[in-house]
Amino acid sequence: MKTTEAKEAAAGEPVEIRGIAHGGEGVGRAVGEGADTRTWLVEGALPGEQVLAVRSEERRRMIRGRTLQVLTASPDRVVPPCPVEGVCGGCGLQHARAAAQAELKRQIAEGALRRLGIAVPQALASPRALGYRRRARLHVERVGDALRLGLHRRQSHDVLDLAHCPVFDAPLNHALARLHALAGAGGAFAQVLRLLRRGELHLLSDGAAVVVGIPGLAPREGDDGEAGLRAALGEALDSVVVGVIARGGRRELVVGRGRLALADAGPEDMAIPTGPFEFAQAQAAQNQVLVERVVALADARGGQVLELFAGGGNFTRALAREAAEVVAVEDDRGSAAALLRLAKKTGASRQAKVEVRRLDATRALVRYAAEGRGFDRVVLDPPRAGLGLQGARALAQVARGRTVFVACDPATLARDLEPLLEAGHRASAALAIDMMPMTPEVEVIVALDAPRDRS
Ligand SMILES: C[S@@+](CC[C@H](N)C(=O)[O-])C[C@H]1O[C@@H](n2cnc3c(N)ncnc32)[C@H](O)[C@@H]1O
Repeated sequence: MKTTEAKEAAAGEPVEIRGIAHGGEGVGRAVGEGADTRTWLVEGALPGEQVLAVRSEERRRMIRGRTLQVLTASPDRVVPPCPVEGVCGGCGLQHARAAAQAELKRQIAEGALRRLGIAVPQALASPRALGYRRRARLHVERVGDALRLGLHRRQSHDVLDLAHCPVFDAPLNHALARLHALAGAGGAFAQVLRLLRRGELHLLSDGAAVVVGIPGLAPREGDDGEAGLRAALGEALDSVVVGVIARGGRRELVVGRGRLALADAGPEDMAIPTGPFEFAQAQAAQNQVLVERVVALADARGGQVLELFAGGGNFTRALAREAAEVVAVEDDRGSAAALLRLAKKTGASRQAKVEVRRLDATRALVRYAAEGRGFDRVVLDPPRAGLGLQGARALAQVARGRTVFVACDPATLARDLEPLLEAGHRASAALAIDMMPMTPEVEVIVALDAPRDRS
């Protein structure tokens, strides 16, 4: 044992893990005579285990730490499948058996909602544990003369140079390897990446092809600069990488295709044109499950639906088959344009009328509440930050029947549900969906019913 490892082991404390935290850390208490009584959050530890943990941060009521040694292992513990586990900041739950991960996520969701009296009895496991991911953000960093391209290192903004990632789908891995090779080759594409110093590449795959978005690269109009940029970005194109978009402010330069048609949760003729800067659920197969569950819980037959944070219409196109009218609110320009195209198609095929509002969701809710307007059904799927207090209070007035709340952050979901529960809405169903295996990320769906006097 090296001296530092020996010193750490000597400083290690035995901790018994009883639960799992939001970020995937094991939650427990130190054991033994005179043990610290504060709650521990231990990275790399699973419920049911006893581990030797070392402290990394101390607060008044809580100690953060990481696992030095597993003293008693959970039957769910496995050797992580990724060679850079623990170095890469990407996936924090790989030490748990793939089949056990959905249950751990159910516990994470229930842990956040317990104080509201909401149980989460079910978790839907992902059909694939690896090779599922269809969108990613790669990071670029210039270090002296070299360029690093890959993912962030664990608890750092430094870039871990990577040419393959086990959770990416095959086209995304092809694109990663290609972009990585170009960054290392020092040609025109690498020169463009150098301009970013520290930047991001947004990648989206449709299972066969990939489009790449580069934010923060302002193309100059009609001069040699634009022609040069076009030629440099064109270096990345091949039979899989079919498009690259540079975006600077409101200006975009599209080389090849700018959008892919995502048909995973709907028929081909209703595929959603999606670009690398727009939102898409991380996994196509599990997205179908998510859409089916949301639509079944919304039970919108013949009714009027308010859909907030609608994206490009992932739920909208399925809701439009059932409802009489869907008002879809979304503030992103590209996604709202996809919604407008969908609205035309649903209109032409005599499905529900889809009305698109390019608007901030809270502003829409506050306006509807002020007008005294109500909806039979509300479906909402905010980003991690959630809806927020003002929006949630307005939602409690606007929602007159069933509300289906989809969230990727159980903590902000719990905060947003409070005003609804205080106003008399009652949770009638809750479930967790594992959309991103190997990570502690969890999608949670909660259905709520308005008090009778509101409907
Ligand atoms: C988690 S995504 C869900 C999209 C869609 N439901 C889906 O399944 O693909 C959240 C969406 O909300 C949009 N959004 C973020 N903040 C918003 C806001 N304040 N008002 C309206 N839309 C917003 C984003 O552009 C994104 O499309």
